[in-house]
This record gives sequence, structure tokens and C-alpha cells, in this order.
Amino acid sequence: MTAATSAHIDPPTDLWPAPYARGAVDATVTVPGSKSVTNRALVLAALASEPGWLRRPLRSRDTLLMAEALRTLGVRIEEGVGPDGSGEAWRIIPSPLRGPATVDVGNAGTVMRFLPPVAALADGPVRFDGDPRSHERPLHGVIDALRALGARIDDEGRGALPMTVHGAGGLDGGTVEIDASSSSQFVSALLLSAPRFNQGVEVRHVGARLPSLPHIRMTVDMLRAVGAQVDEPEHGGAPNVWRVAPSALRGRDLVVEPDLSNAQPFLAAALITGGRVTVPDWPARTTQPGDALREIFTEMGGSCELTGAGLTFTGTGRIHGIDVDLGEVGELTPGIAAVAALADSPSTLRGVAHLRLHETDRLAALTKEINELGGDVTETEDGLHIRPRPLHGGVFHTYHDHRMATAGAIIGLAVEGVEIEDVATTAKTLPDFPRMWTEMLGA
Ligand SMILES: O=C(O)C1=C[C@@H](OP(=O)(O)O)[C@@H](O)[C@H](O)C1
Ligand SMILES: C=C(OP(=O)(O)O)C(=O)O
Repeated sequence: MTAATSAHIDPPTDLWPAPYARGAVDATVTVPGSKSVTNRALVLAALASEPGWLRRPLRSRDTLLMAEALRTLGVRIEEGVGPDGSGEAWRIIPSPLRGPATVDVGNAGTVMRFLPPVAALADGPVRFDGDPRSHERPLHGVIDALRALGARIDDEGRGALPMTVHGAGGLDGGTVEIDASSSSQFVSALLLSAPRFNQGVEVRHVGARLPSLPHIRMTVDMLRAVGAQVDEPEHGGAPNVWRVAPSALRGRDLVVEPDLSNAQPFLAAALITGGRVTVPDWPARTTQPGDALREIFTEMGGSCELTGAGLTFTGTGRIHGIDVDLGEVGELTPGIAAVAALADSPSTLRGVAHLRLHETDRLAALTKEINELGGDVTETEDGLHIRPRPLHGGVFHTYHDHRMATAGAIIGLAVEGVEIEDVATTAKTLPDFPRMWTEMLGA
């Protein structure tokens, strides 16, 4: 039904008026834990041979789905206070993985890719399903690889969700070739469970490009931190080949770093308003892709300083366009595109064709939504070309994509009358976003 055919259309209830910044922001914003670290830590703790602790875990849709799925498989995850008595923590107590079980992956790439190898170790069938978008996101790399390594998977020929992994209590493992050009998570998924495969694993990536390398480094680092033996391309190994030896894994006491990709909108606020934002606990060394924001946002016009208080990012209110390959840090693209739309010169964002298969087709969604506010964005084969134009208010649609919602909020800081449709979709990784955003502006 269109507006022309209906006399009584209920006003939309899910529009959030994005706050407009009337001056420079000056705030300290404590950002919750990293999604990518939390979900890797949960998987590794579940596969360990002793209990472990996870302190300051992210509690968001993606991580609660991961925790719930592991519980369904028999793992105990208890609420608790960490061993030093401070902070909120999860205590993870591994136990033999069991089926039958049903896993809801939501629209979490980490859950839909990291858990099928875990399910292959369970002693019965594990059914996987999720949001409609999860049926469209690539999973073939994980399914084909697990079959080659000895697993039985029933996907009715789809190469995608929904599917059932018929866990047989263990997996042979061995050598496998995959094309991970559509998602680095295929590689991470196989490596994370590999210490528990009888022969470990050798993963050979044979595709043209491999996106999100920092996320694969994160996987390797976290595996080593629990005692796994990993050979990788960056330290003397063959290019595009990773090897994980079979071994027991230690339980760990891990404090989760803040999610630096979720720090992005807050740093962007400093850049755009000519203000200052400090994010406490910014790690001095990290594999999180969000750390690249220090360089990218500096090139776009701000400056930053890492001190004992955290990362302080300062803007001047002038924003420059940028020509940048974001292939390693694809999840930063929506926020960078939003800032680029407000810049004083054009931008070209490259190396992110795989974003068409993220939470939504992010290249199409950003193009459409920024252009509907008066912008001039065109899609290229592997990214976006953004020519800044004066923007006006309007509805910014989010397509169940948390990073579309935060991108719209960034634009709304500088453009009056932007309304974000379904801001609640930020719950995927940052449930408290609207309150944090409003508080930052009120600070
Ligand atoms: O392993 C991870 O935690 C992630 C890897 C990346 O996925 P892709 O390689 O599919 O882009 C990233 O975009 C995603 O947000 C998180
Ligand atoms: C691509 C993302 O998520 P996922 O882990 O679902 O792939 C993201 O958070 O930007």
C-alpha cells in the first residue's frame, strides 16, 4: 500500500531524530568490549581443557548469540566477578560438546562462521539458522572446507544457511584449500577450532584477494595466547598458508579491549565538530582494525594522542577527502563514507567489494542513503566515490545494519533533520549507542 492509496497511515514509530551538534563536542566516551575479541575468546574458552575468565565481555546481540549457542552445545557460561574481584566477567567452563542442538546465528558473521567447525566436534546434529540475511551471506568456504576435512553437513545443496552439521564427536582435519576472498572469517573459523582436530589443519587461501587481514592476525594471536602452535604467512610461513597443530588449549583470564570500530562514530564526532573525544583504555598494541582510525581520521583533518588517559582525538571542524584502500579494515567503511560526505574534497574508498555481502549490501546502501540526503556518491567496482555536496535532512534507512545506523548519526551531527530508521539495530554490537551518543553531546 502506498501513501496515495491510504488515508490512514500510522506514523512510523522507529525513526530516531539524530542529534544535531550545535557546538564542538568535548567528551570522554567509554566504549564497550570488542565484538571480534569477545566472540573469539568465547569459542577458544569453550574448546579449552580448563575453565577460563572473560572480563569486560561485550554484551550485545552478536556476543549473546555466541554465548547462548555455546551453552546449547553444553558449555557453562556463568556470570561472575573476575578473579581479581573487579569488573563484570563471564566464567566459561568447557564440557564435552553435545548435540542435538539448534543455533540461532542472528546476522552475526562470527557466529555463523566460527561455530560450524565447533559443531563438527559435538556428538550429534547441530542445526544452524538465523535472520533472513544470514541465508544470503557467504558460508560456502566453511561448508566445503569442513566436508573436505571429514565433516558431514546437510545444507540441501544451498552452500548457505540453514544447514545441519552432523557432529561425530571429532574431526580428522588435515590440509584444505579455500577461497576466502568473500570473507576472512572462513580462515579464522577453521583456525579457531583446529587445535581440536585430530591432525590440526593446514588452510591454503587460493582466492584473488583476502580481506580483513588484521582479523586473521587477531585469530592467530588469540590462538597462541591459549597455547596453540600456529604457523602463518607473516612470520616466515608460505604466503596464504596457515597451519595449526593439534593440542590442548589453556583456559585464560582475558580482559577484553574496547571495540575500536565502535569507537569510530565518537572519534568522527570530534573530527566533524572541531571538538575533542577521549576513549579510555585504547590499547597501545592491538590487532583490531579500528586502530587504523588514528591514521585515517588524522589524514582526514584531525589529530590524535595516545596517553595514559586513552586516545584523545581532536578535530578542527575542517574535513578533507581521502583516497584509501580499506580492504584490511572494511568494517570501518560506513563511518568513513559518512565523514567523507561532509568533507571539503572528494574521496575514493577502495578494496571493499566484499562489503556487498555484509549485514546488507553496504556499498548500495551507503550510496542510496547519502544521495537521498542530497549527496553525490557512486559505486565503483570495489568501493565508493564520494563527492561532498550540501546535504539536507531526511530519513536515513539502515537495512538491519548497525554500522549504517551509526553512519547516519555521524551525518546527523552536521546536517539538521536527519532521522535514523531503526536505530535499535545498533544492538548488534553496541546496544547503548543512542544513550552514549546523546550523553557525548550533552557532556
Ligand atoms: O573476524 C571478525 O571478527 C571479523 C572479520 C571481518 O569480516 P569479513 O572478512 O567478512 O569482512 C569484519 O568485517 C567483521 O566485522 C568481523
Ligand atoms: C561485517 C560485520 O559483522 P559480521 O561479524 O556479522 O561479519 C561488521 O560488524 O561490520
